[in-house]
Amino acid sequence: MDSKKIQMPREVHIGADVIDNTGSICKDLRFYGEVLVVTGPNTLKIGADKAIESLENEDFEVDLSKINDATSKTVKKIEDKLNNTSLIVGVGGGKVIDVAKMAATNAGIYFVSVPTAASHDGIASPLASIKNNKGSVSMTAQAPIGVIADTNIIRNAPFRLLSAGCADIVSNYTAIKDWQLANRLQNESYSESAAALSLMTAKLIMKSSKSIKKGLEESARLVVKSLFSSGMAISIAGSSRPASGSEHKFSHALDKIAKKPALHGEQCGVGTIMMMSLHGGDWEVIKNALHDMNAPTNAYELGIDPDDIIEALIMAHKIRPERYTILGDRGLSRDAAKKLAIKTGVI
Ligand SMILES: NC(=O)C1=CN([C@@H]2O[C@H](COP(=O)(O)OP(=O)(O)OC[C@H]3O[C@@H](n4cnc5c(N)ncnc54)[C@H](O)[C@@H]3O)[C@@H](O)[C@H]2O)C=CC1
Ligand SMILES: O=C(CO)COP(=O)(O)O
Ligand SMILES: [Zn+2]
Repeated sequence: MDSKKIQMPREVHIGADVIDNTGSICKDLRFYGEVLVVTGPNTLKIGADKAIESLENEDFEVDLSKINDATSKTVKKIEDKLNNTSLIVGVGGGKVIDVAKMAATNAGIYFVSVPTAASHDGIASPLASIKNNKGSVSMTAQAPIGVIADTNIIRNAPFRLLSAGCADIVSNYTAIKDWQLANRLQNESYSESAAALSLMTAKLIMKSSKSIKKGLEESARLVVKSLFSSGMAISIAGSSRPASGSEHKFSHALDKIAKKPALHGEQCGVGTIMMMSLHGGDWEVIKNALHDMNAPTNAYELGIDPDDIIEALIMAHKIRPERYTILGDRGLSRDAAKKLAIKTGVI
């Protein structure tokens, strides 16, 4: 059996106001000297300012970069800023975390993940979804050496972000079904442990769908821990297989087609409803749980044109074609796509 590398963060700090300990946490991780903080325009005041103050209080020399997208060009811009930098700290949503993660990986230095929203399961994963001319599926990167998840910041983020994170975890159901199908039909290697962790995480969120509420510390904590576990399943599998199947292909296709895509997790949630139906599973359970979490369940709630839903369903199998899913090699015909979207109430 060939050897396998499973990369996990060394420290994970979850709690109210932990962002104020960013400096001491980085010091305890044996870092010193120059640190680059990467954030977005919205998250500078929400979290990066506090992280910078904490780092400076521990005598770190801090530089700051604000980014607006997660393209390979932006990653390169961050890399070009690094000289004696020993550490990158990413403070923001999924795009910020991915750019900081990828830039640190390319530069061969460490990265600390400081999510300001529980909106995706890339918080602790060893992957980064960087947009290039081929699209924006995840690429291998380095898992963060540390994660600092401030539940005060996360619980006060727009609830839409928290429910998007829940939907991204619910998508594990069809991701695992696709993985099992690929294992049966193509003998693709399959990790029982990664799949069990991924499914356990999704079941936990489904079970709590009615109790996850805006502003609640315990809701923020539950979703952060679930996103972390989903990222660990990705680490154990060595790919996003446990968390990304046909429903993610649909979401990535929507990112290419829609004039104004919805949040990643929201699109994946709606994709899960339809792909669960294709798998012959109980798609209504998925739909009702997403509804309970205030996550979108149809095109209207996504703010996406119904025609774009159909086009994305028809295109989906072409996204990462080497990853076999229920969509098969030929994907859905236009009629089948329409029938599926109408049957599940997505259009
Ligand atoms: N690397 C990985 O394993 C994974 C990566 N992803 C990637 O993550 C991205 C999706 O992440 P999202 O966070 O949904 O999108 P995003 O990074 O675009 O953030 C969404 C919006 O929320 C704002 N925001 C963040 N925290 C906030 C707060 N506390 N208060 C107010 N606004 C706040 C951001 O400024 C942004 O405007 C996609 O690019 C997706 O491909 C998703 C899953 C896994
Ligand atoms: O979004 C992800 C897991 O939730 C990563 O998936 P991709 O590998 O399809 O980008
Ligand atoms: Zn995802």
